[in-house]
Amino acid sequence: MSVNRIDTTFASLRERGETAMIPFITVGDPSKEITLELLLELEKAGADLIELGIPYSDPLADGPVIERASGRALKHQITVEDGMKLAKQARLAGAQIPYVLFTYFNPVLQYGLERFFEAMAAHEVSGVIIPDLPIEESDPIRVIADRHGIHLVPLVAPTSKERVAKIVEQGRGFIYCVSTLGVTGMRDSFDERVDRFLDEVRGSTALPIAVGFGISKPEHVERFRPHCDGVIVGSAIVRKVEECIPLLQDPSTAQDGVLQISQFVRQLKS
Ligand SMILES: O=P(O)(O)OC[C@@H](O)[C@@H](O)c1c[nH]c2ccccc12
Repeated sequence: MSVNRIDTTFASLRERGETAMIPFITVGDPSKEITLELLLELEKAGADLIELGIPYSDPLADGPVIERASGRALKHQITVEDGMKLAKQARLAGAQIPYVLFTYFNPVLQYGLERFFEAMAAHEVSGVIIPDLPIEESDPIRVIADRHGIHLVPLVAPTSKERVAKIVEQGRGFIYCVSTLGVTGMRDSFDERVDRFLDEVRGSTALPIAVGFGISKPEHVERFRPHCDGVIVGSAIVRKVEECIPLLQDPSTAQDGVLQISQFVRQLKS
């Protein structure tokens, strides 16, 4: 089986002493065409890995910004398969960075477990994050994912406590550390308890760790850099997309909109 792009990406970042910039975008927000453009432009702007969020009508932890994006995307009835197809299209257009699909468990189950991971491999999507899949129930899914060379990336939160060791031990690709409790979205500040949590997780695994939830500015990235191998930025980017919708919806200005969003990612990366 070929090597997974997530592993090679983090390995070369580590060699260069860089922190991974991981944008999250909602597939189909505001259209599939724009998602494809964003995949290509965010990579040029310095994204090291992209999380492709599949819109879902009944999400657990999504804050208002991501919820509105899901609402816009669901008008196009976006499915897990659409996410994979866009990833493949970007790949055929020259994209090199890994993609991680972000989806709740039900759409995966509906699609069929074996069929899902087979399709993920065929579309060259490197990993999946399933926030409502508890570690205690994840073994059978991980067995299938492993067989297809797909990483099932786990989430850990400051409340995971004694479960952290078990979660980390079963981790693949990287560990997604949730910075603070509550829903996704922009936060102004973080207290140093987050750092202790990150250092603990980092000390317990050889896998890279990435931190997400509330990161929205270059200062935040700078702040977390010593404590992690990657930062995930969702709501702040999705909000930029939202602000740019008037531009994105007019074919004569769509490219300007895409560039504004990628410019924001460039600032976060540098
Ligand atoms: O939006 P934020 O605060 O930048 O956080 C990333 C987050 O949006 C993304 O990873 C995500 C979207 N929906 C989720 C549900 C659970 C955990 C994580 C997520």
